[in-house]
Amino acid sequence: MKRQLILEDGTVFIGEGFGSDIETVGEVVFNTGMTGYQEILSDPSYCGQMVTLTYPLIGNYGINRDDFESIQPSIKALIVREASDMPSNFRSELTIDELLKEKNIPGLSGIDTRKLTRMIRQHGTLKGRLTSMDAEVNEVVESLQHVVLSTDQVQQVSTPTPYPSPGRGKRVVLVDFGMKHGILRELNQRDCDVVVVPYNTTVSSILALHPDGVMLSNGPGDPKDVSEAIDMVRELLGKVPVFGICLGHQLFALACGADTFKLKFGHRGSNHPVKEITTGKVAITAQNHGYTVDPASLENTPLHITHVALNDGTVEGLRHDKVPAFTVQYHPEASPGPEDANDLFDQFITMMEQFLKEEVAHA
Ligand SMILES: NC(=O)CC[C@H](N)C(=O)O
Repeated sequence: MKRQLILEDGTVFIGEGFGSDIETVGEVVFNTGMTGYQEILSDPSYCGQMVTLTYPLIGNYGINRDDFESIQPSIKALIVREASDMPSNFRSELTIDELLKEKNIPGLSGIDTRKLTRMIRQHGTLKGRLTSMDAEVNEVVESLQHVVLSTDQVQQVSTPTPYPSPGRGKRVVLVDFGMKHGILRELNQRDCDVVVVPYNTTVSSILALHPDGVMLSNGPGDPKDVSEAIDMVRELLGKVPVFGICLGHQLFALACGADTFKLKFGHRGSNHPVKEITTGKVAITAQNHGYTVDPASLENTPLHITHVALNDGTVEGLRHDKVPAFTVQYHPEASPGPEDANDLFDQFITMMEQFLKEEVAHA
C-alpha cells in the first residue's frame, strides 16, 4: 500500500509501505553501508531515528538468527530504494518485510533515497513523519515544526537490571547505554567475566563488583541528556581502567571538561577512514554518530586526541594524560563493517593487566 514520508521542510516522498503500517515520527538519518542492514536496524544507537540506506537493494540476503545487535530493534522506520522479497542466503530465515512486521517497525520502499540523502547532506538531519496517504501534508509539516523529539532514548534501551555474561578472565563492568551485542561478543571472545549494568548505576555499585576495568558502551541521543552518567564517569576515572565507545567516548569527554556538539548530518556507514596520530596508521571503520567532541574544548582538559577522521578532520579518539582511560568515536566491534580496529579490545585487556601490576607494586 502507498505511504508517504513528509519532512519538516515540506518535502514529500511517496513510496510503497512494507513492514508494520503504524505511523511514526523521528529524525531522518542516512547510512552509507553497502551491506549490514540487519545490524544497522538493530543497533540501539538509532533509537528514535528513521534510517535511510543509500545502497539501493536491501534485504537481498534476508534476515538470519545471528546478526542482530539487540533483541528488540528500536529504529523508528527503515527507508529504502528497493526492499527484496526474495532473499537468497543459506542463513536467511525471514524477509526484511517479515522482520519489520514482527517487530512493529514501518518501512518505506521505492523512493529516491539518493535525493533524500542529498537533502539531508544539504540541510542537516530533518524531522519526518511516515504516514498513510490520507494525511494532510500542510498539517503534518506544521505539526513537525513543533515536535520535540524525545531525550530519554538511553533510558528506553538500557538494561533495567544488571546481568552477568561469565568468563574466567578479566572482570569487566559494561555500562549499557544502548549496547550493541558486538561489544559483549568481543569481550566474551577474550574470556572476560562481564557484568552488564544499567546506564544509571552508581560508582559505588560498579566498584562493589570489583571490576578490573569498566567499558562505556555506545548508545542513542545527545550525550548531554545523560548527565548522571557524566558524573559517574568523572568519579570513576583513576579508580579503574576505562574504555569507551561512541556515546561512551562522548560521555568521557564531557566528564573531563570538554564539550560536544551536533554534526550537520553525522557519520553513519561502514567505510570511514580514521587515522591514528602517533603511527599514521589508517583504519577503515564502522561509524554511527550524530554528535562529536569539540577539539577546541580539549585545551584545558587532561585529554589528548589519538585519532582523527580523514573525511572531515573530527575527533575520533581520546586518551587521558594521567589515568588509564581511552575512548573512540568509531566502532571497533564493527558489526557491521570492517574489523580493522578490533585490537583496541586487546589494548583494553593490556591496560587492565598493567593497572593490576601497578596496584600490586604499590601494595
Ligand atoms: N553509536 C553511538 O554511540 C552514537 C552516540 C550518539 N548517540 C551520537 O549520535 O553521536
